[in-house]
This record gives sequence, C-alpha cells and structure tokens, in this order.
Amino acid sequence: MKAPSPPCADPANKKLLATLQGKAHWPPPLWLMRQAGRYLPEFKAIRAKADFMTRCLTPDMAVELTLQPIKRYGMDGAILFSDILILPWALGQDLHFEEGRGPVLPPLRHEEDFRALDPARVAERTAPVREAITRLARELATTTTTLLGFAGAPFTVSCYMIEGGGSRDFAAVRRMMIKRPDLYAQLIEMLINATADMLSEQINAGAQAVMLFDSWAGILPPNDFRRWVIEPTRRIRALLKQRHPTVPVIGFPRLGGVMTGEYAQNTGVDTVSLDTSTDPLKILPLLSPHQGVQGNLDPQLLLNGGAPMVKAAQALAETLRGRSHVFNLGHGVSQFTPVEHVAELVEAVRSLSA
Ligand SMILES: Cc1c2[nH]c(c1CCC(=O)O)Cc1[nH]c(c(CCC(=O)O)c1C)Cc1[nH]c(c(CCC(=O)O)c1C)Cc1[nH]c(c(C)c1CCC(=O)O)C2
Repeated sequence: MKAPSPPCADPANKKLLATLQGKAHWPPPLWLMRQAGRYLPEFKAIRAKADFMTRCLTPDMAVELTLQPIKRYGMDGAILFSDILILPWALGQDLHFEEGRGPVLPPLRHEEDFRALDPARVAERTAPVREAITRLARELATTTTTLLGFAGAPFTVSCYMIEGGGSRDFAAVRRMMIKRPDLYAQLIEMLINATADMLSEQINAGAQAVMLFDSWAGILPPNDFRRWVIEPTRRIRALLKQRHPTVPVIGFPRLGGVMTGEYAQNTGVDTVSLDTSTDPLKILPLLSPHQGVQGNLDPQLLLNGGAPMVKAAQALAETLRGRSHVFNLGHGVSQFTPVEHVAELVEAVRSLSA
C-alpha cells in the first residue's frame, strides 16, 4: 500500500494540474475513473450504511469517499464523489438507484415533462456538492493531489433523462431527436447552460479542473455527433473559459471512434480522454501541440493484473512520453478489481525510470 499523497508546501506543485495545462511530466500523473467504488472494502463499508443519493448529497460522506483512493494509493487526482445524474435530479426529475439495474428516472416523453424541469432550483439542490468540494479543497490544499470536478455532457445526460435509465438501443432518445428536434434542442440548450453554471460553481468552490463525461457519444451518426456532442461541449467549454480562463477542461467522448479527432479540434477541450478502443497514435496527429491526452489502459488488464497489465501500462506511457499525458483507464475501474492490482498499477507507473 502506498503512503498518502505527500504534503507539499507549494500548492502550485500539482503534477496533474500542470499536465492538464499542457506540460509533459515523466512519469505521467495518474488517477483512475471510478477510483472510489465497490472494489474498495472501505467503500463497501460506507455503502452498507447509506443509499447512493445519500452518499452523494451528504458532504461528510462525499468527502470521505473521494479521499479513500487518495489515502490508499496517493493518486495525483481526486475526483469528487458524485454522479452525472445529480443534474437531472436537481432540475426536478426523480432519481433513484436500484441494485443490479442502475439509475431509474421517470422518462421524459411529453412536452409537459420537459416544461416541469426548472434550472432555477439547481444551485440550491446542489449546495451539498459544493460544500463537499469546499472541504476537499481545504484538505488537499497542502498536498500534491489535484481536485477534479465533473458533469455529464448534455447528450449523455439527455439519454438517461429520456430513456429513464440505461438503455440497449437508445430508441427513445433517437426518436425524440428525429421526431421532435425542436423539443430535443430545447432540452440540450437547457443542459448546456445548467452544466456550465454547475461546473462554474464547482470551480468557485475549489475544483481545479473539470471533466465532461459523454459516455454514449459513440452511438450517434457523424452529423448528430457534431450537433449533439461536439457543439454542446464546445459551448460549455467556451462559457467556462470566459469565467475561468486558466481552469482545464477534460472531454471524454466515449466510443467516439474516428470522430474523436474532430471532437478534440472543434470543442477545444484542453485534454481529450480516450476510451479503450482508441489508438492514441491515431489521435495525436490531430491534436494541437499543447492539447493533452488522458487514458486509456483497458480496465480488463487492471482486473487481471500482473505482467500483461504492467507491460501494457509501460508501453502506453512510453507511447505518450514527451507530451501532456494523464495516465488513466479507458473506462471505469471494474467493481471486481482486486485492490492489490490497483497498487501494482500505481507502482508500475510511478517507478517508470528515465
Ligand atoms: C454514465 C455515468 C453515470 N455516472 C457517471 C457516468 C459517466 C462515466 C461512465 O461512463 O461510467 C460518472 C460517475 N459516477 C460516479 C463518479 C464518481 C467519481 C469516480 O469516478 O470515482 C463518476 C465520475 C460514482 C458512481 N455512480 C454509480 C456508482 C455505483 C453505485 C453504488 O456504489 O451504489 C458510483 C460509485 C452508479 C451509476 N451512475 C451511473 C450509472 C449508469 C450507474 C450504475 C452503474 C453502476 O452501479 O456501476 C451514471
């Protein structure tokens, strides 16, 4: 087990933040998507005490869960313990999580359902999230760990809102886009503004960089991808840059495939997070010199651990050496991952030598 992130006198000495601002570091800074999660025994202990929404909306719990992987492994990044679906909930859509099924929301179907959403209540309903960030920022101020805020990107959030949860074929959201583009555009417009405001509030509370998760970006045909993935992300990034010019924005257009380069170019995100299926060497020529790359080790390698994981991690870091690279997975940590494998990965990346 690794010592917690070491204290450091100079809060500017945050390797992850500097990397997100375009610098190359060796070895690369590291954090893992879903690093606070069910693979950790200390996470399961809290999970037994409170349901998911309570954990997200009780600052003490959100702070503790955010810090668990930092205390155990000394990650360079602490991602706020929360969820992308806190925004629909804050807009007024009911939300609960069911064991074995995931999130459940009353699906948006009719014009009245859309009209019932109210962005005016988001700030008040997300107050506990900002409280957690304020406390985390204080706790991490004298460490080398960077605090990351996040939100879902409008397209992915709209999928859950319209489908009422996860989906295999996204038929309802596609139908809405095709049959009621006016209504769908209004929803996306609302989500763009609400997401930019919420992320701006996270930054004001102490988040040092923010990430937009577009987990279902890859289901869209190219023109829809441009309109509903690239354009909303470009606008959120622009709104954030007006208010917080130096705060990095990470974008994750999961399964974006050949559209990933266009996404990086046209959204202007500071760092593009690559999913497992993407070859970084195919994307690099499409990025501007200071645009960073995050990712993209296969979570299945982490699940299995040992030499195949270590070799792949070394090769990935070596491939991206000399440019802004944040070491991460291509998607979240599996809940079945042995804790020792995470320690082994952190050690493998930390011990990369000159
Ligand atoms: C699509 C999506 C969601 N949430 C998120 C995404 C985008 C990333 C991705 O594609 O995975 C993002 C998310 N969700 C969570 C975080 C916290 C920070 C972290 O990464 O550690 C983050 C960044 C906590 C969580 N969000 C959830 C859990 C597990 C629930 C629990 O512990 O009770 C955690 C730790 C629940 C969740 N939340 C969501 C689903 C579909 C589920 C159910 C699936 C599951 O149970 O793993 C929506």
